[in-house]
Amino acid sequence: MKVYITRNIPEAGLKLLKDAGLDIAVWTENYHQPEEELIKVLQQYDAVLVSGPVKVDRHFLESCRHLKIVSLMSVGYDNVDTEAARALGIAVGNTPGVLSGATADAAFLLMLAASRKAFHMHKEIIRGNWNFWDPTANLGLELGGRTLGIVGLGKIGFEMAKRCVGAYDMKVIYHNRGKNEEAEKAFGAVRVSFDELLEQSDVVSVHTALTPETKGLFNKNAFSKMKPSSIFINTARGGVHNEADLIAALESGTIWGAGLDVTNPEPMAADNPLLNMPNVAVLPHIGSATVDTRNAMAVIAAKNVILALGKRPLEHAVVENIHLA
Ligand SMILES: NC(=O)C1=CN([C@@H]2O[C@H](COP(=O)(O)OP(=O)(O)OC[C@H]3O[C@@H](n4cnc5c(N)ncnc54)[C@H](OP(=O)(O)O)[C@@H]3O)[C@@H](O)[C@H]2O)C=CC1
Ligand SMILES: O=CC(=O)O
Repeated sequence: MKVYITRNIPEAGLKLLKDAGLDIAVWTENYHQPEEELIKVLQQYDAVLVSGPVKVDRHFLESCRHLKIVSLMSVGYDNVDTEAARALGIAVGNTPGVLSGATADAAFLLMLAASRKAFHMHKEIIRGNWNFWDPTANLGLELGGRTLGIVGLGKIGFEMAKRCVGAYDMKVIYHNRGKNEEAEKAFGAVRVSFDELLEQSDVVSVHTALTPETKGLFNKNAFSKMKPSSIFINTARGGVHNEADLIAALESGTIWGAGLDVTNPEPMAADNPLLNMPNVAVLPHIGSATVDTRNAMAVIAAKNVILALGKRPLEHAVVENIHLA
């Protein structure tokens, strides 16, 4: 059986695939393989391990009819047409849970960095602008006792709440479609409407998947309901916020600051105005990028491939394997 990997993955995952006797090939160029070329290559493969922003749409899936599984090395699967995969009998796996702590760390880091203008200060030192200690300059916001509003309180949102309650005794409110009883019990989190969350939060942190419902959720209207002293954090997907509206909200003082690990498009252009705003911190989609987490993700993604090709249920399935033994 042959497995294609769309970008190099940690050795822990590669070893599992090799030990299972699978014939593997890895795209190692430092640019993403063009889609049509990838589709052509995949004619020869039984499984693809997707580590990177590959658009797995209906055309892709219909063109790769030998595929038994698309194994994502990510928890998000907004890049996959899951309906088409289900209809075509192609399993889809992902890697939830193991990356929650690392991604919440990135959200927490961005919250702090935005609140103290840390990335901007760093750039100012490099520019030679550290002149004197000024009691009225470079002032940030404190987080102690403030209200954290989480949109999409699932696994990563839970870890973010844990950090904010533990470090700053923040009050947690959240907006989900259903109740998160575990978070209500652990943090006294209170479920509120989307508008209530916008109006009451000092920090709004987005942890929902990108879906047709959440696409562009943070637009001019949403930002206009937030406090002028509030900070917007997005480590979920860039498509959840409208970038032009976010820039306008920051420029007009509608909101105070922002921290982004995800943008739309990615990569963000180097001349994006957000990169020159003192109260904004941007990271290049590195939420899960720690050694331990990436090892764990590679292991799950490899296991999902092995399980699917062995006609067994996946460890984590977005679309279950229909070829079960
Ligand atoms: N920056 C990075 O590197 C990373 C980014 N991510 C992103 O984070 C996302 C979340 O991951 P994870 O926490 O593991 O996922 P979970 O499924 O555990 O949590 C997502 C939460 O979003 C809620 N939700 C879904 N739809 C809506 C909606 N329309 N309105 C409000 N809430 C909604 C769900 O609750 P309910 O169903 O009750 O609404 C759920 O609690 C991923 O989908 C991915 O896009 C993930 C990993 C790394
Ligand atoms: O963005 C990363 C993911 O795991 O989803």
